[in-house]
Amino acid sequence: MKFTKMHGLGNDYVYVETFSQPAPPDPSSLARAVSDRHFGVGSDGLILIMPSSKADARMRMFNADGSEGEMCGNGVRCVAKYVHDHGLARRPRVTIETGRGVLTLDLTIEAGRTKLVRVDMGTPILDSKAIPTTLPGDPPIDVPIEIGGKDLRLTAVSMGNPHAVLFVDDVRAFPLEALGPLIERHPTFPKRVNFHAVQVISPNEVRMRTWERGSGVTLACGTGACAVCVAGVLTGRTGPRILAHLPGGDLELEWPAREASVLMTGPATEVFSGEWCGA
Ligand SMILES: N[C@H](CCC[C@H](N)C(=O)O)C(=O)O
Repeated sequence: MKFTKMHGLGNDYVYVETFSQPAPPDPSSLARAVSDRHFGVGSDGLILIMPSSKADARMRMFNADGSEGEMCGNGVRCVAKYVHDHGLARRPRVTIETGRGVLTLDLTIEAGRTKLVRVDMGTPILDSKAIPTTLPGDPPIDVPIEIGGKDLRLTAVSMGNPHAVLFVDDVRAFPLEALGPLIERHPTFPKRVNFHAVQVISPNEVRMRTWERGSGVTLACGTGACAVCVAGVLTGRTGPRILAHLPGGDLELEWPAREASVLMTGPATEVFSGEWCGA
């Protein structure tokens, strides 16, 4: 099975294209095997690039623990880059089918290679039942909750996958490794949750760190940065356009109006390709 290693801001996945080879029979256990940084390739998960009847390609993403996520913002930029750069659709605008529907992506191409991708991520889902969470409010905004002995105020948003956002004074000092797993698996989030601690630098700039559902600490989370943009507007902490600093680099986000799509712009990088021998 041939694979390609790609990342968006260090959020890295093993990408397997199933246009020219059969789809893996058990992607969930394959995700666990390839993700292992000592016994596998090493990644935050596995992403399949598959034929689609409605778009240039279809994306399926699996976390490092084998669970399937509905959406992946850094992943969908890399899928668009792959689809273009590997000749599956040689156009500067491509469409990808995801768990959040068919998304449109605009590519900035230099010397035949995709460098930057702007994604229409669709409208955020603000209905608590659909997020899903039992926190009150549609959406829940700054809702007080005690987790791990800490009083937190969580804002919840779905970008197709669930996110909880906590605004803090000092994001570097936040105990992400200790609280992340407790928040991810708190019963108020029946499908678990991706969690982000965020420090507002100014109304158009934030610094954030992520604990991902199914993968733990990652260097960046695209859907998470979109959720942070939405949470910043909903809580009045930031304006409709922000620059988000993530551990792996920067993303630009825009949420122009409540009924509008979130727009995300960031890089996509191919690192190497190889062959998995099924170990
Ligand atoms: N890193 C991804 C999100 C993966 C989300 C996944 N951990 C989930 O279970 O929802 C991103 O760039 O959007």
